[in-house]
Amino acid sequence: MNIAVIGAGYVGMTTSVAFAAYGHHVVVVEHNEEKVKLLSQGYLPFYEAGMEDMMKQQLKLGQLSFTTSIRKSLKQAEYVFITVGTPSLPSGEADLSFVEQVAQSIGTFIDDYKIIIMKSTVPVGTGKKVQEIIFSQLQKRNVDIPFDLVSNPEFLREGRALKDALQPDRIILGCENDRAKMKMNSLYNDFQSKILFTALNDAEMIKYASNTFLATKISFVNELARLCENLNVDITNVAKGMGLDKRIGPDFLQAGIGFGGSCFPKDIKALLAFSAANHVPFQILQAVQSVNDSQVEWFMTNVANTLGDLTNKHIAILGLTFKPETDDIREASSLRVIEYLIQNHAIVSAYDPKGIDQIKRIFPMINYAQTPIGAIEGADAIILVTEWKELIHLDWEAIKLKVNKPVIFDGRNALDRNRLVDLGYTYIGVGVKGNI
Ligand SMILES: NC(=O)c1ccc[n+]([C@@H]2O[C@H](COP(=O)([O-])OP(=O)(O)OC[C@H]3O[C@@H](n4cnc5c(N)ncnc54)[C@H](O)[C@@H]3O)[C@@H](O)[C@H]2O)c1
Ligand SMILES: O=c1ccn([C@@H]2O[C@H](COP(=O)(O)OP(=O)(O)O[C@H]3O[C@H](CO)[C@@H](O)[C@H](O)[C@H]3O)[C@@H](O)[C@H]2O)c(=O)[nH]1
Repeated sequence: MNIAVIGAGYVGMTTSVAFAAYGHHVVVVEHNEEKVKLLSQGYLPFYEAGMEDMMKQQLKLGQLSFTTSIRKSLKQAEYVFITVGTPSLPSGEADLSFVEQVAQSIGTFIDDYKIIIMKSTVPVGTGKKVQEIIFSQLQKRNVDIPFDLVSNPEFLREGRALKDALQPDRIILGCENDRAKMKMNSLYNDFQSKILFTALNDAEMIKYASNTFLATKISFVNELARLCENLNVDITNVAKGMGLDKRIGPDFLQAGIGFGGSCFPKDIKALLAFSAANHVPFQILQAVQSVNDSQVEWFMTNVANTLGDLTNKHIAILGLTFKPETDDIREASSLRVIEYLIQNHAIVSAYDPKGIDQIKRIFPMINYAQTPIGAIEGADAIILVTEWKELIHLDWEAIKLKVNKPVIFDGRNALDRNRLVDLGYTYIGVGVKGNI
């Protein structure tokens, strides 16, 4: 099949590489010329495990190409994916201006049947809006060109994007007619995943419902962790016990320093905004948001209560990205941790395998190290913010000789606390403090 993918971000690139790997011809449209230049030379402008190699391979095979011209891409392609960003407006609503701009261009340039597939996360009703924009452009041109619009939300997780795209748990397809269903069935023919056909609006809601439900699990367990800490109960055992119930499941019950990333916080805001606009105040979701908004502060209050006045204390931060295996720092908890430490006049040093350059642009005033040891040397305390494997498996025995004081705050409950305690560290996790 001939496919056009509009927007070469995380989702656009993952979608493109995955479909190319399944043997389709994919042209990626990106309006940022610099990005197109880089991509055409085989360089991915962000880090995602395995993606750059696979992209290079598909470029070489001629399955993948890049352009800045939507018009050109629409000449060949029958399937057109929209994967542009939908960031938050100050009101919390999703900013649909990129999506609307793309819809305008599609209506302006198509000259034969297209199936337009919305992969960006968009509020309920956006698919219909996009249809109207395309119709009105076609009317202006005085042409009658058939097209179908499908909602096909993306569920990939950064850090394992390729695997999620090549073998998704499920493929949701919001289709309005049998022609679209048939076309989408043949596009996904080689995928081994469960396909669910729904109405357009249903598919759009499934995306928000899924993300906000996962975020709800996290905020639930994080608030429970606060209570566990007061009662001398270990949240990690509680989560393990809960997760053994198949109806609950073990995933997304990892208590920590809060969720971040480009999706959960933004999608919560958007769902809150469109539920309020529909006069259905989404009370649970408001609580999910407010627990997460206060999680770093709650954690840092523990740090301050343990260490006392932070002025001139040397605090080493390990991990800056919003999760491991990505260089993405959007809404990362590290941002708030650094802010808190700066406000409290601590001396901050930080290390991350992939996120330093991005954080440095926001906080040029703290110290960055090229190695974990470089950040830790002489520290009065260490805070683990992101559970990169290389950080979990550091030689903690050797590190103890390098720090000023062996104190660890484990923001992800990821370290081997029994061993750290045996080594003589003061260990404070999230909802596990009472156990040491
Ligand atoms: N990042 C994720 O893990 C993820 C996962 C699932 C869904 N989503 C959703 O997918 C959408 C895209 O997310 P992302 O993280 O890939 O965004 P992104 O910001 O990384 O990428 C969007 C790209 O689109 C380009 N673009 C914008 N307007 C354009 C236009 N008119 N023509 C050509 N290119 C244009 C931008 O320059 C940018 O490169 C969002 O709605 C997001 O919520 C993201
Ligand atoms: O038990 C958990 C699980 C995750 N997190 C945090 O939650 C955030 C999000 O993690 P994750 O969901 O793994 O990463 P994303 O790449 O943001 O993926 C989410 O957002 C994407 C964008 O919409 C969706 O496609 C994915 O299905 C959805 O999992 C990160 O800060 C994690 O540290 C926790 O604190 N505890």
